[in-house]
Amino acid sequence: MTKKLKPQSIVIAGGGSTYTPEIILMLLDNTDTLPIRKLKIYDNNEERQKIVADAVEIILKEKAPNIEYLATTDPEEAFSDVDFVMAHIRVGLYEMREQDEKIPLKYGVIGQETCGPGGIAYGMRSIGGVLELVDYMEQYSPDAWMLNYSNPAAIVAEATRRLRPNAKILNICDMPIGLESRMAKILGLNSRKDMDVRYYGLNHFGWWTDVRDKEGNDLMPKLKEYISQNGYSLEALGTDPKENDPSWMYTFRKAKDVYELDPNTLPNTYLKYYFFPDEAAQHSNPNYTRANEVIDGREKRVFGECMRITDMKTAKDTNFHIGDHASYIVDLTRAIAYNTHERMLLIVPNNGSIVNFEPTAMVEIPCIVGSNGPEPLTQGEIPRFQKGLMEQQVAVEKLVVEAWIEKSYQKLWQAFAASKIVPNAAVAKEILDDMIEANKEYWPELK
Ligand SMILES: NC(=O)c1ccc[n+]([C@@H]2O[C@H](COP(=O)([O-])OP(=O)(O)OC[C@H]3O[C@@H](n4cnc5c(N)ncnc54)[C@H](O)[C@@H]3O)[C@@H](O)[C@H]2O)c1
Ligand SMILES: O=P(O)(O)OC[C@H]1O[C@H](O[C@H]2[C@H](O)[C@@H](O)[C@@H](O)O[C@@H]2CO)[C@H](O)[C@@H](O)[C@@H]1O
Ligand SMILES: [Mn+2]
Repeated sequence: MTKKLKPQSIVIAGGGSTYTPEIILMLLDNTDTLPIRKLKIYDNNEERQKIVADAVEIILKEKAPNIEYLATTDPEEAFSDVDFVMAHIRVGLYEMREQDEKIPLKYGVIGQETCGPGGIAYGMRSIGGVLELVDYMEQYSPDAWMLNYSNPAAIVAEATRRLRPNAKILNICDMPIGLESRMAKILGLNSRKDMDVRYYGLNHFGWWTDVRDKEGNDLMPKLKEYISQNGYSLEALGTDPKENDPSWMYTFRKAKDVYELDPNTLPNTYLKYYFFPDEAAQHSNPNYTRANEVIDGREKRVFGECMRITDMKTAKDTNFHIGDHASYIVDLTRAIAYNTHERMLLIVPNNGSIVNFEPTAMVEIPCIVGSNGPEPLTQGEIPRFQKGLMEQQVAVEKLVVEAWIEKSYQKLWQAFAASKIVPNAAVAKEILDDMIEANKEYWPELK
């Protein structure tokens, strides 16, 4: 007889996120393997969350009336009696993302959400916000787990390792699984879950070293042949989803050039910002960056659909897109709740998994996940090329966290100057000074 699964209570922190509806729909599609007793959404911006909350209420009434539902801005209500906190907050909203992207561009430097100066600025805002969520969870539901998508994941992960070392938090990213889905399509497989991978790196800064099917057959040669011609673009197969914005299509294609640097591995797309920073900056419009594209695209689409559901008082014909981003966090929840021992990529302390790399670095590697958390899988020694790049980048991430803790201008300047994306220390200082001004409301005051 199959064992009855214990129903879970889940709070989504950052309830007003554009990703909340798809995660909820994915949860509702999976209640046979992940039953839910309570679902809450929490945000510190009541007005923004309400747009999503009203639609979610209708979705739940129609699809799962037995699940208790609450949308709140009160931390005690939100974090009490929960088994999982799914976090995806954006401290400073798109308004500040715009600054992260536009300030560096004034100096001819790429402005990006998680890479280079933009990522550092966002990190300095996110650390406090995520720590606050961890503290609420530990105060009101000390046995719960936090599964955290909030970016920049590398800096947030380092901050939680340093400042909340015993917290039950797992930091995750959808980029490798998004790319693995593309690999599956290139290979003609039904799903990324038909593959086993080896991968190592930092978040948004990693490489696949092995991709196999479930029989153990090596799939790397076919992938390499395709990626050397097309990057991760699926245009050649005619299967690239229409909803992809042009900037993402460019990024997927650009992986072809990143791949050429090390044809032994398959690269993460965001390495393009480190290897081709000038091209990326030249390709940007300083008056209309990715933040503007998201405001005019994803945010309009998701919030428009929420408002339509609320107006129509039904979600029966909803067209929300649900995909890898939602499936990954749901799989991770299930793995912890029911000890499934699924193999998943997570951002965890290295502790020797990459043998010749800093043990305290937060690295992204495959782990076996069960109810006592992740068991990282050893990736062995890495080559000099990747090791050198990762050492420089991990220094940046650690310096940002040290700067936040010590309120140190000097260390933050070092972080900007050490970033491979920033051309020199003088430009680093100019960008930093502008960033301090723009982030007054969010950063600690630096000495
Ligand atoms: N790790 C990944 O691979 C991955 C993938 C996609 C998105 N993300 C991240 O997910 C987050 C959400 O993205 P989005 O584009 O939907 O953003 P969004 O701005 O639409 O939503 C973020 C929500 O967080 C709320 N918020 C901000 N600070 C908060 C705080 N201190 N407490 C509670 N709520 C707070 C905001 O009010 C907003 O409603 C971002 O951090 C984004 O970078 C990560
Ligand atoms: O510019 P945004 O807000 O659309 O995306 C930034 C996020 O990009 C990554 O997610 C990608 C994913 O890698 C890609 O395969 C495709 O599915 O789109 C996603 C974004 O919509 C990344 O992992 C996140 O950390 C970024 O926040
Ligand atoms: Mn990511």
